Amino acid sequence: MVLESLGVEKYLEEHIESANYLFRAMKYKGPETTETKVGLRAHRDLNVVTILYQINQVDGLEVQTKDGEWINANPSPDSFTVFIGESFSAWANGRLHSPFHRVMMSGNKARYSVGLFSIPKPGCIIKAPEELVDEDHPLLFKPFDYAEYIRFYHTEISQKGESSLQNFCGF
Ligand SMILES: O=C(O)CCC(=O)C(=O)O
Ligand SMILES: [Fe+2]
Repeated sequence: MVLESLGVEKYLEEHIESANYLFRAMKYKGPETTETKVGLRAHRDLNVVTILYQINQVDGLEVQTKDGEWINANPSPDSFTVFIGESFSAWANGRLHSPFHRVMMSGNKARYSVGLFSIPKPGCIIKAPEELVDEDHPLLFKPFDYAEYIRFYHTEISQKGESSLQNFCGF
């Protein structure tokens, strides 16, 4: 659906074949204070797509809008939250937005969630297709190896400034 909306559905097979999947369950302990504490620090997902499901009714997921405002996701029990990761955003040459999000906790109940993360396979190079690059949309990132980006992300220098991906391979 997303590739179709970008007019590049011919890359669907390539996308499917280039992804591994990681399923993870997460628990965030209640801080046992009325004060709100960080459960998971603000970050952009580095992978391709993340699908989250909140198992219990303890909210806490927040998403940052492009204007910098934090809004509560508060997903209903019959919905999933989908995040575009930086890899997909870079592949789409910035046409898809990878938002900052975080988990903020208060009270004494634990929050449980599960996530399915699609991750580029080892050796996979992320490169925007030519259809998404033109005079009005110049290439934003040099083609990059996902595993190398992960290594860079965990260095101190990557965290300086607005975007680690920009620091790693931005023009
Ligand atoms: O547990 C959640 O709702 C968010 C998890 C998350 O953002 C992540 O694991 O990247
Ligand atoms: Fe995340």
